Amino acid sequence: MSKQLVVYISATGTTRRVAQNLAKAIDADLAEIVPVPPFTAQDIDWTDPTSRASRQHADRAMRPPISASPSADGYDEIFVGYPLWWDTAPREVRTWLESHDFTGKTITTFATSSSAHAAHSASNCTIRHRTPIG
Ligand SMILES: Cc1cc2nc3c(=O)[nH]c(=O)nc-3n(C[C@H](O)[C@H](O)[C@H](O)COP(=O)(O)O)c2cc1C
Repeated sequence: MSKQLVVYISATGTTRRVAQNLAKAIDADLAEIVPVPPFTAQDIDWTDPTSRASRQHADRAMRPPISASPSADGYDEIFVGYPLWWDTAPREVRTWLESHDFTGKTITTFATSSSAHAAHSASNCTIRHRTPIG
């Protein structure tokens, strides 16, 4: 039987709830990508061009630190969930994706948002040893 992991990052709890429900529904393990330091309300103010979120969005090369980097070892299928920030994932997701070897694993992304569609949000994430998801 394939072993499944649900990994998520969440600033205000919405993606966390979805990830928890998904993990429960499919009987998967659950792990969180934890930003360092955790996001504050001020950090994620998208109307402020100097906020932490705005600054990381402006810098495509930035790979912000994470305090927990859930291991992908031993899993066949991994679900990766995140809030959409300007139609893409918080850069901490890239920090995590680029820190692990996903050879032979199936990666499925999911996202929560206010209104936007997640279809293209994973296309610019590079996953080691695997064709980027389109
Ligand atoms: C910095 C920032 C940027 C966002 N950009 C978008 C966006 O481009 N499109 C959208 O529909 N929602 C956007 N949202 C709303 C979040 O995607 C939405 O509230 C999400 O469900 C939050 O998930 P969380 O509670 O797990 O952090 C943005 C929120 C933040 C904080």
